[in-house]
Amino acid sequence: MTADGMPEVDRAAASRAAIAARRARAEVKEAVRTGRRSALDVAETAWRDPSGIEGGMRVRDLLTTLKGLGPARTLTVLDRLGIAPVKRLGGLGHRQRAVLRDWLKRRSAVPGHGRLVVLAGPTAVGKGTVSAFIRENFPDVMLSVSATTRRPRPGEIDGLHYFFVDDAGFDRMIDSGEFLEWAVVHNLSRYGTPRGPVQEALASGRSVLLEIDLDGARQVRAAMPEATLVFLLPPTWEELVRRLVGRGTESPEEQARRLETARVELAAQDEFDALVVNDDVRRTAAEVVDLLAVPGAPSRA
Ligand SMILES: Nc1ncnc2c1ncn2[C@@H]1O[C@H](COP(=O)(O)OP(=O)(O)OP(=O)(O)O)[C@@H](O)[C@H]1O
Ligand SMILES: Nc1nc2c(ncn2[C@@H]2O[C@H](COP(=O)(O)O)[C@@H](O)[C@H]2O)c(=O)[nH]1
Repeated sequence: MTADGMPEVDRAAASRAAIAARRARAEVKEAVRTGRRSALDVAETAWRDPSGIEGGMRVRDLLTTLKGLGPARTLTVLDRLGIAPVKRLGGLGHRQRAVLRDWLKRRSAVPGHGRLVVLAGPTAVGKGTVSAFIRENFPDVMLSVSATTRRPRPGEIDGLHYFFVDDAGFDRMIDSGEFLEWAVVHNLSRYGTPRGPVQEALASGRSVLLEIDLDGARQVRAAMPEATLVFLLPPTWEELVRRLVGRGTESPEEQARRLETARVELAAQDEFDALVVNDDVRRTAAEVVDLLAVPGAPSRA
């Protein structure tokens, strides 16, 4: 027994574990300092597993590894963000995570690199309508074209609206790692974002818009934490139903299935960086384009 009543063996094990955790946290900081990992990636890892190594890091220690942020400036930034200096990443609340994520994203925006914005939201909220408006009015934005196993609707063009592929073709794309993300949507068809065009556009300075479902948005967050996730909301639930029924492209059974998914998606809106109510297509598109920081587009900030 030691003086504090702890068995000698337990105390030695606890001390070894503490030393190992300190060392692992120092390695994480070194990875951020040398650019092998981004601070945002460390924070997102901590929030996925708050009891892991990253979750145990103090926010202050993470920020001081960033270029140009000494201990004094770090305290000023934390004060501005409303985060106490003693806080650990894993112990941050939802609001604090959101402000820190936003701050890290803005800081890490690479000059000359485009921004990636993910547009998600329940069925018939108007994602396609808003995306089409952006395609027509903001040609600097690259709209990713997804692959899908769904059949084309009348008027849909292969390569413009979707790449329409059969199940075997979709399987091949999965196997060859072509997708940034993919998901089964509405329990029915598979949809996926081809990775190559997105990465090429971003590297060449173009901003990219993905219009995908909740599952896909979560995958993009994990793979590219610098992406901004936007959730489109209907003005009311009744208006959402009106838009779905009024569109008239689904059978009553399919409409019911989509509305079921819509309830699940609406419940996940807090996971997103920005919520935009689609009451007016032009205004909504302007708000999304604002987040894409397209050169030449009027900023409302
Ligand atoms: N701001 C708006 N005001 C009124 N109607 C709208 C608005 N935005 C879209 N709509 C209408 O709502 C219907 C659904 O829009 P859209 O097909 O773009 O939804 P979506 O979110 O892409 O749906 P899905 O996820 O099912 O593909 C369309 O008939 C469209 O014209
Ligand atoms: N995870 C992904 N979801 C996608 C992708 N492309 C589209 N979608 C979503 O599918 C539904 C249904 O679309 P519809 O054209 O059949 O009406 C819609 O909510 C889209 O957001 C994708 O590449 N990945």
